[in-house]
Amino acid sequence: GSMSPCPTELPEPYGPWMEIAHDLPQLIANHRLRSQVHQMPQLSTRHLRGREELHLAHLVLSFITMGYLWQEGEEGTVKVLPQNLAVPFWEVSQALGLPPILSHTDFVLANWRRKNPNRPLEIENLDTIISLPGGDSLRGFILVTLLVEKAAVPGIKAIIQAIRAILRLDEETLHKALQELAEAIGDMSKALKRMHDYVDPAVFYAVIRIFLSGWKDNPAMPDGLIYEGVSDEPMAYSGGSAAQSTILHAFDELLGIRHSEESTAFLHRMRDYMPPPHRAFVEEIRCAPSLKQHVLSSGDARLCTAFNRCVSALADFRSYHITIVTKYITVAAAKAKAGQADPGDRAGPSAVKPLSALEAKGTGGSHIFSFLKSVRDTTREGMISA
Ligand code: HEM
Repeated sequence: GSMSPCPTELPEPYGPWMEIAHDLPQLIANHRLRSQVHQMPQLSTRHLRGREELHLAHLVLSFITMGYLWQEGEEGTVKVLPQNLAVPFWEVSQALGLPPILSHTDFVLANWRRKNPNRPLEIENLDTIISLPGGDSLRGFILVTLLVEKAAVPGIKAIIQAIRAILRLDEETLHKALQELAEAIGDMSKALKRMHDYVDPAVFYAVIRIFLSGWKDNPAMPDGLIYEGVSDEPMAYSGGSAAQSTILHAFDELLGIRHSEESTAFLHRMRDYMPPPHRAFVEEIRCAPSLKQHVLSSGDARLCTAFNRCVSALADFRSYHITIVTKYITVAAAKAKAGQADPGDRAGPSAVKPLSALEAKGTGGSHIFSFLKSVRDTTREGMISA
């Protein structure tokens, strides 16, 4: 159920949260979000029922938190998240087994609705539930990522089919499952291409990116964040990223891809930002009998070809992702420096300046590309040689 439609409003007692959450871009642009949060009553989380309402509450509180922290840009951060926000956010996070920060689950998986419930899951019929500055580009970034997840769904089903087929020594079903997996990964690359149509690189770089930043290894918040009323010690959490999506973790485990020690350390840390059932799913695939061993020892050329098609499609997806990251971060950064980009025109009023400190150490740095390329290359090395 990683993509089930969820309620889009919380029960009545949470009106004060919803009112702020629905007005975030405006409140941030006017520099009024922090004062609004300070006036918010401290609400108990006991009226939240079931995982769906908890996920919606996590989504709402995580967006308010990111807006609160980054309202004044990277140079105007705060050290303390006020109690009336920190305590309920902490409680909801504990209940869900999620970290108290915006994650991929909040940003994408729990943050969509159909405009017309009778019409299909296509981008024209989709909208976000909660927003941040960045206007149409922000909406496009979230919804295109959702479409990549949607394209992956037949691949996730194929994983389950494949593991069952291995256990039953059913080579016919296994072959079919691998073909479906390769096709799903190809469809994910096609979905990823739509980023170009819906997301302006200048807006992504100068406006959207900062609101996804976390407070771990971030020079803009070197000490982390104190969750007032929870602990006197600051805590450090990474920001939101599709590296936290279950999809590629699941594919890597099924296909037996082995990344470098350093890349694996980062990717495994990202699993702590998944909902526990997703984390458990990845772990189950890891513990299942090895697909690669099975294909190798079967000596079946058709299975080998189908297996390699999956690995190759996954490496291609990662290559295309690097192209996207280059456009949306490296090229956008160069243009911003050269003063060619004017995101203000496209995104509406924005409080946020380009990210100098984060650029040096965070998501803009060259180590990002050595990481992404290493992960892509170790993927391709997972092919079975003839
Ligand atoms: C404008 C669009 C995008 C940008 C700028 C972008 C940027 C990045 C960056 C900088 C990283 C490095 C790790 C980190 O900082 O967290 C990363 C990792 C990753 N991204 Fe994206 N990303 C984009 C879209 C997507 C989409 C739509 C997906 C698929 C759902 C995706 C999947 C991943 C994955 C799986 C990783 C981990 C590395 C890997 O397994 O290959 N990204 N991305």
